[in-house]
This record gives sequence, C-alpha cells and structure tokens, in this order.
Amino acid sequence: MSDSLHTPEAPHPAPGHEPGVSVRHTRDKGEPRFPDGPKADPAGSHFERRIRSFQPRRSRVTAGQADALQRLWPTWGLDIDGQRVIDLGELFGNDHRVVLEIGFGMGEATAQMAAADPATNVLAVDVHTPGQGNLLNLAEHHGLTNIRVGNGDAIILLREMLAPDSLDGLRVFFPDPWPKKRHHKRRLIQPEFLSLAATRLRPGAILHCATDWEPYAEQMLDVLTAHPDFENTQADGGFAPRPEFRPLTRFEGQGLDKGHVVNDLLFRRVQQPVRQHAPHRDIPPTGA
Ligand SMILES: C[S@@+](CC[C@H](N)C(=O)[O-])C[C@H]1O[C@@H](n2cnc3c(N)ncnc32)[C@H](O)[C@@H]1O
Repeated sequence: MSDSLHTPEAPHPAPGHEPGVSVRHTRDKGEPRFPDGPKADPAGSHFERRIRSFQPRRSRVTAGQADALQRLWPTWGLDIDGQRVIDLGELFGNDHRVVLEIGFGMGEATAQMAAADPATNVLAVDVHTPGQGNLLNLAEHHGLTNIRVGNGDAIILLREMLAPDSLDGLRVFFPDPWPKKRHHKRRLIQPEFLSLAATRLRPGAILHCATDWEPYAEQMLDVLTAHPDFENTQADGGFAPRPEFRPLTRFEGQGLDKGHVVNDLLFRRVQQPVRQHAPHRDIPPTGA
C-alpha cells in the first residue's frame, strides 16, 4: 500500500472524545480502563519472575484510539492470557499462512505490509495500548481483515498459546535496543528466545529482524549465526539488503534522522527432525 495509509480518527467519536484529545477519565478502583478492550496485563505476568524485553508504561490514548479499542477489540483483538493454545484458522477465519510480528509500535508498517499481501495473515503483538488502538483504526479504515492485534508479552504468546510449527514467519522490526550494558539481558533476540521461536516456526519460515542499533545488529547476527535452528539466507553470511516489501517504520525513521545505520537480517528456520521441544520450559524464570 502507498503512503496514503494514514491513521484515521474514529468516524463518530463519543461525546467528549474529540480527535487527538487524550482521554482522562477517573475510574473506580478495579474498574478496567477499556471495559470491552484489551486487559491490563492479561496473563498476570507482572507476578512472573522473568526479565522482560519491554518497559511497562502507562501511555496516553487519544479519543480515536480509545474508540477503536472499545469498538473493535472484541472482533480483532486477542488478549495474551497464556490460558489456551489458539486455533489460528479460527482466529483469522481462513487457513492462510500466518506471520507473527512482535513489537509493532504504532502499527503503520504492519498495516502497509498486511495491505500489500492480503493472502498472509498478520498476528501483530505489542503491549503498547495507543499503538493497539492505532493499528485497529488502520485495519478498519483500510479494510485489512488479515490483521489481528495481540495485547501482551509475545514470550507468553509463543510459549503458551501457539502450537508447534504454526507460524510461517516472524518479524521483529526495531526491537528496543537496550543500549546500556546492564540492560543487554533485556534484549529480545537472545539464544533462548530463538530456541522458543524456532519451535513455533515451520521449517523454511523466515525470521526477519531489523535494527538501527549497530551493536545490537552485530549481536543478532552472532546469535542467529550460531543457532542450530536457523540459517542465514545471505550467501555471504552477513546482513541482508533491506527488502523492498519492508516499509520504513516509525522507529526506523527516528533512527535515520539521528544518522543511524539500519541492518536487516533474514534467517530461515531449518529442519530439525530429531529434536523434541519442551514448550513450557524453553524460557525458564530468571530473577528479574
Ligand atoms: C522500539 S519499538 C519499535 C516499534 C516498531 N516496530 C517500529 O519500528 O516503529 C519496540 C516495540 O516492541 C514492543 N515490545 C518489546 N518487547 C515486547 C514483547 N515481549 N512483547 C510484545 N511487545 C514487545 C514495545 O512495546 C515497543 O512498542
């Protein structure tokens, strides 16, 4: 899809919910922020002792985003509660190939890729509430029925809710770089994550990462190259040229403005015929 893919505001905002205005509403204790929308911490993972790749933040939600979260979540949203294995055919209403995107941010690139490839279903996951509302609005406005929006930690989705070999691809575009050394353990692309992701990817599926943080790009290349479940699609064993089908993301644009160099990595899930996986023990709890 072209640059015309922009974020619309809700067509009929509720009274007091003017476009672009942040929602400030006092709630009673225990009252959900969006009664029909995404739940706060759906898996209760707050209580799980594990290092997270994201920083929980309470972000302002515009009126248009709030409207989308309330109206569209029951149809297109998925709370990652870790309680069941999802039937992806049922979730999307067809048996098309499914690609998981972890950390879609505001979702503009997600929507563009979904629009350009309607035969691929995109399960897009993030913890960022405004972004969830934004992507729902984009999906509705552009009639993108091949998108579902996941709310919660992608690790729990992979570990508890996706069946082995159920994904045809995985996209991780501009994951939080966690530049400080003491925070490197929070980076998503680590050997344990790759072992878990590999179990959910069909052999031949592509893991596509991109980052504008060069030390992280080097780390990604090292751990992916060393991992037995993945092989580099690049004959020279290096970074891939940016594929034309990957649109510029919001975070990428900010990096480019600062003069950062962007690297793409395209690795293929290889066949591992003899290995058995223990899905619930792939990522052990670590003292956070
Ligand atoms: C730096 S932003 C990049 C967003 C977008 N891909 C872009 O390029 O503009 C990284 C995003 O990943 C999300 N994220 C990080 N770890 C996650 C996890 N384990 N599960 C779901 N989302 C995660 C963050 O909330 C954040 O929105």
